[in-house]
Amino acid sequence: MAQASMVFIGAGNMATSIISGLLQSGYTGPITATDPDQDKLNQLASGLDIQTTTDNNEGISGADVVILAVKPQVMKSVCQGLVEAVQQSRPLIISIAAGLESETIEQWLGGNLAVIRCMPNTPALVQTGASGLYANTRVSDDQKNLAEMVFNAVGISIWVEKEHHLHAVTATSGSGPAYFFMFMEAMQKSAESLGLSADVAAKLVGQTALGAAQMVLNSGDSAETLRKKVCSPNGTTERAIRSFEQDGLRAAVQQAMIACADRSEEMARELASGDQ
Ligand SMILES: NC(=O)C1=CN([C@@H]2O[C@H](COP(=O)(O)OP(=O)(O)OC[C@H]3O[C@@H](n4cnc5c(N)ncnc54)[C@H](O)[C@@H]3O)[C@@H](O)[C@H]2O)C=CC1
Ligand SMILES: O=C(O)[C@@H]1CCC=N1
Repeated sequence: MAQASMVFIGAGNMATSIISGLLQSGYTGPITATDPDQDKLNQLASGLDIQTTTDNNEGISGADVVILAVKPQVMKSVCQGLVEAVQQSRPLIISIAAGLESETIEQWLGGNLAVIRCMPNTPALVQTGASGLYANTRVSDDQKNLAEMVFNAVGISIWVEKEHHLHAVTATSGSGPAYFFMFMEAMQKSAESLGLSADVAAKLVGQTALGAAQMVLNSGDSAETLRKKVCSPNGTTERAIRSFEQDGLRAAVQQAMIACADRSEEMARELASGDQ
């Protein structure tokens, strides 16, 4: 199973990053990507040992795993075009679409299928992704291991027991890179207004974010402890942190993440009812 044949339906950003990660991690099983856009396929396949086709059904022929990597809004029509083929061969289905529930995907594909839902994130592009995974009851242990191998090739993956937890995963790691980018944008602008060049500001902010993330992951200390260690009594950081607290940073983060999870739930309802 470790070298199962895989097809990616949709050869966009996420499929490209996952395929690149898989190949870089030494995966040697057959990989096919499908997309109606021949330019995207050419771009993806240049220098990579994969097959491509603009015909989704041709792509999934003989595949053990079908990874659905199209936008949620086109997923229904994509699935409807695959029903006959997947009902014959019963591959493992993995969907990375935001919001879309496993039961909805299973129904669109004709039912009675092993379906894994994954919420990845864009740092998968640089092999530092974080993915949440949920499996329906038809997924075997071998298939779970295979899905883990795919997403561990581009970062880390964690299983959630209840599918609704993927809304929280979306609010945390799926959309999370955008929160950090926004914070970094704001820091860069402020650094510039304090007199640094755009180039120097971008380098200092990026390296600081990288260092802080590595300390959270590797130092054994919590984010809270690490924050406190930067704050010298009556020093500069303490003043900045107090300013953030007074301006309600924590509440703003909480509100944004609730809004994100709510939108994920709303998308699930809209997509299931076809009301997008
Ligand atoms: N971008 C992100 O940060 C994240 C995206 N996702 C999910 O990943 C999925 C893909 O997102 P991206 O890669 O960012 O989108 P993208 O737009 O880069 O890629 C989607 C690809 O699907 C292709 N496509 C359209 N119709 C098709 C069809 N009928 N058959 C085959 N391919 C078709 C498009 O040509 C495009 O290349 C989405 O469902 C999204 O919700 C999940 C987590 C994070
Ligand atoms: O914004 C979105 O809907 C997708 C899902 C998580 C990140 N991007």
